Amino acid sequence: MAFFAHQIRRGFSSSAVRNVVIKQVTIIGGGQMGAGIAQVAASTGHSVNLVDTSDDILKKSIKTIEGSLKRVVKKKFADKPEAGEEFIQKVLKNVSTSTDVGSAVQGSDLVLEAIVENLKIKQDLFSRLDKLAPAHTIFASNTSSLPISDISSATNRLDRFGGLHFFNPVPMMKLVEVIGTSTTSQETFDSLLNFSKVLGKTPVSCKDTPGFIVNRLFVPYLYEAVRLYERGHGSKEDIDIAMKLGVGYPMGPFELSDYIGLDTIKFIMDGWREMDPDNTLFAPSELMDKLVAEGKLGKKTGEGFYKYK
Ligand SMILES: CCCCCCCCCCCCC[C@H](O)CC(=O)SCCNC(=O)CCNC(=O)[C@H](O)C(C)(C)COP(=O)(O)OP(=O)(O)OC[C@H]1O[C@@H](n2cnc3c(N)ncnc32)[C@H](O)[C@@H]1OP(=O)(O)O
Ligand SMILES: NC(=O)c1ccc[n+]([C@@H]2O[C@H](COP(=O)([O-])OP(=O)(O)OC[C@H]3O[C@@H](n4cnc5c(N)ncnc54)[C@H](O)[C@@H]3O)[C@@H](O)[C@H]2O)c1
Repeated sequence: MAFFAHQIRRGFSSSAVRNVVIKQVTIIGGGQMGAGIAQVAASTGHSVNLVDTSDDILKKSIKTIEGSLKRVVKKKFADKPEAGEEFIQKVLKNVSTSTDVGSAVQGSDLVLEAIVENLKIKQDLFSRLDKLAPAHTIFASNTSSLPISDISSATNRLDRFGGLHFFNPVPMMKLVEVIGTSTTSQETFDSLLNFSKVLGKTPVSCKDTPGFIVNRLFVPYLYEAVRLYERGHGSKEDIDIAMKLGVGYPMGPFELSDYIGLDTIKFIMDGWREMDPDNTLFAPSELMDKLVAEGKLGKKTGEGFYKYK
């Protein structure tokens, strides 16, 4: 009986009876996260299709992957530079790029979305993909803040839809949050857990609740840092130093916000405020709005809270 209840909870359906072993992956969005996930998936022997809106963006994604792989092999193949170069070429061969989602998803066991943090845009994408992808294909979103069930509701494969939340920078960060909704089948959930392990990551199981585990705890901290600065209670430099030296965090909150991308942070804040308008924690920050309006999105555009190069 307990087993049966479990299957009902996970929305067990006849179309999802088998466990999908994920070999071929399509990643939609070749930005910071998509490129990082593509790198790790290709490095662990998966065949990866990376999709974005233009060839220029995709060229940049491949350059990012190449640069990051060079950093990896410098360590991993310190005494064998030739083997390191061979590894890079082998990994790059596992990645193909496309601007056409329809052809990219053919043959894919997993479609993982890492595009802009906007519910409507994600829903539109998945609704289109649902008609194009093979029946067995699992869909997953790397969203930082949106409910997975709101995204999956745009499709007819609720049992084959979950969340895979990676951390930035993906090649370095060991955690993946695996999110199951009330309709994610146990088979899908297990396939996603297993995939995370094959990537060399440590997965944790999460409910589809706001912020999952990490961001539920992390967002209030980042918010409070910006407010402290806006009140003039500390310079951003001092706040960053304090959190690095006082608590041992590798980056202070302003360095980290620039690293994540201020547009992504603003998308998250705006979305949470819409869901919970009276919560003062989600009140807008003038400074953040100004920086984003000026295109100062952080490290990726050369300026955010700080200037880069
Ligand atoms: C008003 C309110 C405003 C605020 C609102 C807040 C809203 C909340 C927003 C939430 C955002 C969503 C977040 C998201 O969902 C979840 C996240 O991803 S959170 C981010 C998590 N990441 C971190 O916390 C990163 C912390 N930093 C680090 O761990 C390290 O600094 C670093 C990035 C690993 C870099 O290390 P450093 O020592 O600082 O610098 P080095 O450059 O020397 O690197 C060390 C070592 O790592 C190798 N390396 C670094 N990056 C890469 C890479 N991309 N690829 C390959 N290798 C890399 C580098 O080569 C070094 O190797 P070594 O030389 O030591 O051998
Ligand atoms: N930045 C972080 O630290 C971080 C960490 C974990 C999760 N996330 C989440 O990952 C997702 C991506 O974030 P990012 O930082 O990589 O963003 P990013 O801005 O670096 O990249 C997004 C990419 O998606 C592309 N894109 C947008 N719409 C598209 C579409 N319809 N089809 C194909 N490509 C499209 C853009 O051209 C861009 O290259 C977001 O949901 C974000 O919340 C971000």
